[in-house]
Amino acid sequence: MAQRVAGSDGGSKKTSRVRVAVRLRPYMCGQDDPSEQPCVRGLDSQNLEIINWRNAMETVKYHFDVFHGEQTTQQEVFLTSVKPILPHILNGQNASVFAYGPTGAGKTHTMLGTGEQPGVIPRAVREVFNLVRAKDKAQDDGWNYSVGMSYMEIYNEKVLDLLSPNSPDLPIREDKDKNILIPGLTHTTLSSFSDFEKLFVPATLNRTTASTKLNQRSSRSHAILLIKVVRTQRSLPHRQQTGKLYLVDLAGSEDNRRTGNQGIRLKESGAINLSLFTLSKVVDALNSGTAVRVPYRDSKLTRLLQDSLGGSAHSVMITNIAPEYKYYFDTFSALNFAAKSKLIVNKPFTRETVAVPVLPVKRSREEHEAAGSGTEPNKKKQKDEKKPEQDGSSHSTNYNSLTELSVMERLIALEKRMMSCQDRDGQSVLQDVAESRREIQELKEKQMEFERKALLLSQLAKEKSSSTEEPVFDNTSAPLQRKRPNVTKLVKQQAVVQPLQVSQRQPLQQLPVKKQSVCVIKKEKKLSGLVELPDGKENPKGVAMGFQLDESVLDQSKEKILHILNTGCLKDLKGLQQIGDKKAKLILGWREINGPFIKLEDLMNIEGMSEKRFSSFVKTNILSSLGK
Ligand SMILES: Nc1ncnc2c1ncn2[C@@H]1O[C@H](COP(=O)(O)OP(=O)(O)OP(=O)(O)O)[C@@H](O)[C@H]1O
Repeated sequence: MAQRVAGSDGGSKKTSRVRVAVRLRPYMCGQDDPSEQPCVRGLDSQNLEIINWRNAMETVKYHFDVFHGEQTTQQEVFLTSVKPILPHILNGQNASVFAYGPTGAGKTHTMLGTGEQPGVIPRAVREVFNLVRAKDKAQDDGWNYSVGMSYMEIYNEKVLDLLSPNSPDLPIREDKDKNILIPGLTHTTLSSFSDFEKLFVPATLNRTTASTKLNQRSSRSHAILLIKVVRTQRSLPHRQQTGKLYLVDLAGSEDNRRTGNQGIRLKESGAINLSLFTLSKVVDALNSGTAVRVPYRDSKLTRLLQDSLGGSAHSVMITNIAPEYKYYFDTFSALNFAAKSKLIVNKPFTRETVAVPVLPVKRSREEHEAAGSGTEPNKKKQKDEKKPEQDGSSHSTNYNSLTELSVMERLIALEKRMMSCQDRDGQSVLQDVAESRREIQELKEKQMEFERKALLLSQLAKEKSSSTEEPVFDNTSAPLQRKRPNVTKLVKQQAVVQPLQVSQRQPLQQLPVKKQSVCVIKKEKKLSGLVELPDGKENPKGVAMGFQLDESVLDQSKEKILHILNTGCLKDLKGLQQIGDKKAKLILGWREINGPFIKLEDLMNIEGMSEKRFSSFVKTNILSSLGK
């Protein structure tokens, strides 16, 4: 039976760094405005830069093992990034090549290619046969070689055999030598490249694909081709060595705001993003060289690749990116992932000011400053430059109308517009933002009108109330806008009263307004929804009269929290109750990998956010938002 033996490196446990290549695909015909400049460009064979979204006057530079520009051919990608690792599998070592990147950025093109432009997979398999033939011809080699293949996909965290389409979810096991095995997976011996083609082409059609907004034939699974080379010594003691090559076409990292995914697509997307997140953690751990535990077991993908990622394996990650602006945020996060996945020579986020000839979206000075990324001299320069804009053009009118909004609002609006208007130019982006701003303004006006009415009603109620009853606090000056200290004081004064319950004597109880705020209920009961006692029990003291929050108020508060979770920067997140620096960073990381939180409960996916903590988080933040 084949057994893994120490290689020339002594089978050491030392981790090998994953080589990271980045491939930029060309502009796709018919996409976007052909006059649009790319948001990313190569500088040389290892360096590239992308416009900094926080400050379009700057770029962020990255350094990788290899950068393949738009003109790079399939053959060049293969020769530079893949061919050098193939001889290792004839020596009983493992290797893996995987294509990573956003949906539609060219992973399948890189790995599979087309009839005219074959990709990494057919080229690598052909090369393996060439290497074996060369060894067979060599007189002094002393080994016999055999080549075999398996082909599978990981779909929704299930391992499915693409050579035997009706097979069930297959288990992943590990033998005593730490080799990863998949019992039940079809393994077929190949005697030539044409044998491979006959099996591979129809099996590829079994792969799960579907149309998303970004790619008509989007891969919904990770496709994994395993090529095994077993070599057996001709003479005694007939040693046998097995080298494995995994060629992986990963499903696209997805931002569901942009793919338009819903229902089953959304579920698939969750599984895809989870496994890619785990892959990023594994690659990080391997490259750091210091991680105590590499989290292979956290997803099927990494578990399967365990013996071919790290250890003595040779791994190459080809990160595919797209040049169009509509892919900007996906590209940015794919590059950050890729940069994390290797030792960075330059600082990954070093910002350098360069002249960017075409700036698709101009930003105001306030934005530059608020983003905190501009250098002082830049800030001053931008301040000076801004003046003419204020005087006139339609661009600047729209643009300056943004300045009343908070920085976050503006960034969110811009980001949303950049993402949603795939085929539109900068001017319409600005018009959209101005429209959003108008909408917000209208809402604010409605809110103010409502508050005026509430004030009036509150005054009437006060006049009516008996002279013996003193209100708990004066509600007349600023109804519904009480400052937080008042709320804190109130809660402190009434230690037995549960959060969100206030005294029945509060004048607000007489407001006949249901939707806006709180309404009195003349029943003792637990607050609805998430607002329950910290230990999950009913009110122990039996407070005579409680307040129950109107559902809509709760929903609004939750929406508000969700909005911050999905769009807030580090500072905004830290502004939430019970979110410190570490949690805020975890949230940002989660969001980057998985896209937005669909519901508040998704927060429990963050490390350290237990159910109890989550419940407490929601309660305090609802309280806090009501206090505001
Ligand atoms: N280097 C390239 N040269 C020419 N066309 C390319 C290149 N890269 C990608 N394309 C084309 O771009 C489109 C999307 O590419 P592809 O399907 O490979 O993306 P993907 O990253 O695999 O997407 P998904 O994750 O959704 O499966 C395809 O039509 C493909 O032919």
